[in-house]
Amino acid sequence: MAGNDYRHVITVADPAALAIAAAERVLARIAANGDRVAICLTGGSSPKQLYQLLATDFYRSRIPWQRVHWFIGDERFVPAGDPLNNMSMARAAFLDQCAPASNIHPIPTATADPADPDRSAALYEGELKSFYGAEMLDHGRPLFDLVLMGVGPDGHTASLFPGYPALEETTRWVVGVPRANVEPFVPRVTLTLPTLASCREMLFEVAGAGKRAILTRVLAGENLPAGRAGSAGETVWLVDQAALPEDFRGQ
Ligand SMILES: O=C1O[C@H](COP(=O)(O)O)[C@@H](O)[C@H](O)[C@H]1O
Repeated sequence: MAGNDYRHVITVADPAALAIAAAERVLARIAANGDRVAICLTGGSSPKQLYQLLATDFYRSRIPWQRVHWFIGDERFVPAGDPLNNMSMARAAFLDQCAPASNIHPIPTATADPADPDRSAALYEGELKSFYGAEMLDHGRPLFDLVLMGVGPDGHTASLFPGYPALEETTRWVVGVPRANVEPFVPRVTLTLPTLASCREMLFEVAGAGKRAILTRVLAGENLPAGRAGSAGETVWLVDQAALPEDFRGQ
């Protein structure tokens, strides 16, 4: 298949177990880097349980919040605070209770021209480059320790939609995306495949029977954005029983 490795599909019982497994991987990635840690979050419904878990005393007390920085892999082009805003969901679920404000790195959507996701993309690219300390990504020194990802019903991941030019971008780190053709039908800003790949681990979370059809296609190697996304390091698919394709049952 294009970007991912079948052998890294990890099966768990249900969404609760998936959130615990993901939280343990977050902790492991933080522990593996004794210095400044960069985690790229995802939006949508899939990571919400994980985010809420990270705010519980059990996990909250195990995270060295001062040295962990939180980014977002894509944003719906709506103002901060809008229920559709990805980073606002993560903030409400755990970041605002746990992380120093200066360690939270949202994609700015309230720019001078609110109808211009390209401007937001350029600003966020500048912020990523400043955090990374270089204009060029170096494979030996990943931008992120961990990138969280989800899969949409059409096989999109982050805001990389099938057939959209953003999917083919190889130079820019972040790009604006015109109105999405799946819900919510708003423009987006997204990190590009090479930027997302610059990580020690990319972790997909996929749960529920509603995801089984698209996951079957992605893991069968169909040319879909989620199948093209992968880490320069490790790529892991955390999948619950309901979402697990037939071919993977009993393995
Ligand atoms: O719109 C988006 O959708 C994908 C998948 O979301 P989910 O609700 O099916 O988990 C998400 O990964 C992305 O961040 C978001 O902007």
